[in-house]
Amino acid sequence: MKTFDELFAELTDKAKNRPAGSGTVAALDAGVHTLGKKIIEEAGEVWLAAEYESDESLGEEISQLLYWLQVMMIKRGLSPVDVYRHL
Ligand SMILES: N=c1c2ncn([C@@H]3O[C@H](COP(=O)(O)OP(=O)(O)OP(=O)(O)O)[C@@H](O)[C@H]3O)c2ncn1[C@@H]1O[C@H](COP(=O)(O)O)[C@@H](O)[C@H]1O
Repeated sequence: MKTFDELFAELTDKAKNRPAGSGTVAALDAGVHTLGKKIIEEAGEVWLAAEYESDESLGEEISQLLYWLQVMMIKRGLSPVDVYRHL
C-alpha cells in the first residue's frame, strides 16, 4: 500500500532512472496521446465499477485511474503541488 505522494515519488524516480521492464517508462515513451486514451479508458472502468461492482473493485479501478493521471502529470512536468493548489 502507498499514498498518492509516495506513488508519485516512485514514478518520478522511474522516469529519471528508466529501469528495464518498467511499464511506466514504456507508458511515458508512448506519449501524451496514448496516455490520454488510457485515462479515458480507466475513467470508464471507474464509472462501470461504481454502477455495477463491489467497493473493492471500485477502489482498485480508482487506484488505476490515479496511476495514469500521475503518469500524465510526469509526462507534462507537473508536480502534485500544481494540482493541489486548485483543490
Ligand atoms: N499502480 C500502478 C498501476 N495501476 C495501473 N497500472 C497499469 O494500468 C493497467 C490497468 O490494468 P487494466 O486491467 O485496466 O488494463 P489491462 O487491460 O490489464 O492492461 P493493458 O493491456 O491496458 O495494459 C495495468 O495493467 C498496469 O499496466 C499500474 N502500473 C503500475 N503501478 C505501480 O507503479 C509503480 C511502477 O510500476 P512499473 O513502472 O511497472 O515498475 C509500481 O509501484 C506499480 O505497482
